[in-house]
Amino acid sequence: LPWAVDWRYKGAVTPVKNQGKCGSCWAFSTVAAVEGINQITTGKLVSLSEQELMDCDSTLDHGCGGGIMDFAFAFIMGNQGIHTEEDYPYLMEEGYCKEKQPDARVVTITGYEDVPENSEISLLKALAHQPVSVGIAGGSRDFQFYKGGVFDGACSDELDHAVTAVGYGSSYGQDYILMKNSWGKNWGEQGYVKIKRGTGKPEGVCGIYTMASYPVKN
Ligand SMILES: CC(C)C[C@@H](CO)NC(=O)[C@H](CC(C)C)NC(=O)[C@H](CC(C)C)NC(=O)OCc1ccccc1
Repeated sequence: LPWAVDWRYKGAVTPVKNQGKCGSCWAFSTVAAVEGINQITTGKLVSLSEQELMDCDSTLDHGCGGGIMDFAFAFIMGNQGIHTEEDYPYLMEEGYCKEKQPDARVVTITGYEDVPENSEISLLKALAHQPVSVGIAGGSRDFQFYKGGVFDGACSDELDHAVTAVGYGSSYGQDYILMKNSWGKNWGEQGYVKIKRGTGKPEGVCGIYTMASYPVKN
């Protein structure tokens, strides 16, 4: 396993986005992971559409009411791809599903995998290959008002938010996993949060080892 990983340096991460007053973190986490594997496999970094997931993946997922990244990965597979952000921009509220434009560009995936639960090494192994969608108990005040540094809790007591792991490393001797959030650039460290790893907690700080998964693109 590499000592440190940061997919931003590999050009696999788009600028930090902002979900606004809408519980669409699941869509931002799904899209960030697909943007990552797409850049890794094609060499092109393309910002993709959270709004298409909000509007069109409305059976299992619930727009601003929340969703699950695995359900969204499955939708993208069934939908034969996901549009670019440019072709299907974010509106911060659920809308009608726009029909597929004939000449529109779409990015496809061929599958998705769940990271084995409660296993830090499994998340790091997956992360060494690509950005990974991660569920997190991010509803606490400590997390909401995080300003920087390596976060070690206090967390909310259940998974209620979703972020995207884009790297891992050490800072002043503190080992961390680097998460891209979707609360704008002014939150945390330019929109990112470093979550402490190596704590010995099986579920990880804020449960980050509980519900992690990533898209597959063959
Ligand atoms: C207040 C929320 C709507 C805010 C948003 C983030 O903006 N949270 C979410 O979207 C979170 C993300 C999840 C990774 C924990 N998702 C949720 O809270 C979803 C929402 C329902 C409607 C699908 N529920 C949910 O995750 O329930 C637990 C569960 C896990 C695995 C399979 C089934 C059920």
